[in-house]
Amino acid sequence: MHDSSDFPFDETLSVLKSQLPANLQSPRVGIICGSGLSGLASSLKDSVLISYEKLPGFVQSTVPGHKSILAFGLIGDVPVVAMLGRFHPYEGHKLSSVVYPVRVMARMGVKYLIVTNAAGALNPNLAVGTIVVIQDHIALPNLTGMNPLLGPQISDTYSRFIPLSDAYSRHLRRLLFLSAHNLLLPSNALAEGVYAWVSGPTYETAAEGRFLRAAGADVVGMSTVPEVLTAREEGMEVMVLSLVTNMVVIPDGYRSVREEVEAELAGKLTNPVLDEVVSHEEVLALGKEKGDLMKTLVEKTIQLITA
Ligand SMILES: O=P(O)(O)O[C@@H]1C[C@H](O)[C@@H](CO)O1
Ligand code: HPA
Repeated sequence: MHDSSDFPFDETLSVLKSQLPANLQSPRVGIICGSGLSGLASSLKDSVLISYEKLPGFVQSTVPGHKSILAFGLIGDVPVVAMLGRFHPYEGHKLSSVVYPVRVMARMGVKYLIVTNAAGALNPNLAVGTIVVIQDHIALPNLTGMNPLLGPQISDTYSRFIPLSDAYSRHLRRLLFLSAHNLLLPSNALAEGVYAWVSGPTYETAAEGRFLRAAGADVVGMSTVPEVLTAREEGMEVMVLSLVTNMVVIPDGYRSVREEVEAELAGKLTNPVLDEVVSHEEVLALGKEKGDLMKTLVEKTIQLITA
């Protein structure tokens, strides 16, 4: 649970003010780059990069594929701020630290937050490489008491109870699909779905994958929901894009090891079991492959927001 010392807003904002030119001091759009997706901010115009080390209240990202840099710049004429590297609770960071950058963005004037992540597909109809536009989430950690909004409210202007039925902005999702149409993307490049948040750092067992699928989730990942809840408390409109980097292995049943051994002892041949395992390297490789597409979509959508 947080207390006010977790949020040194005045100090952070004063460092940012001292480093940024006037045209970048009030970004309208915030972007959070998921694993391997920091290239999203590679074509910002007039960019200014500030290392998290210099920012009071910011921790460091320790995960490969996440830098620890806040990037400011223009997309078209729109001033944006992008987190090149996010924080996850599994790194040992407090939830208040995980969401602190979102609170700073809000205090700089950000109205729209675009959150990206790498995720495993639970829905067998989703192919690796698909970008899933998130329409809802299932957050087992929230339901069991791991929620970044637990604790004293940090502003009198916030509602104590935040509805989440409208957490994922229909307006932004419409702009995203319009951008995809304008870019002539094939319809299977994008899908819509539900994100399941798990704490990680372990990937799911097959049984956990089946459980989350049965509960209605299409993809699963280890981030994003804390930032979304905070952005909603701060009054931002939010869109989330998940890049499917791997299929979560959820076979319907297990092949019995006992039967396999008994068959072998009886001299019968059995087919070898092919154990598929996911790795973070695979996740990062997909980010590299699809990062440009994600970047183009995000850029086009941002230009439509303020058109
Ligand atoms: O920060 P994101 O959600 O993009 O990173 C995903 C989830 C884990 O941090 C990591 C697992 O490979 O990638
Ligand atoms: N599970 C959880 N998080 C992930 C996965 C996954 O399969 N892939 C990328 N992030």
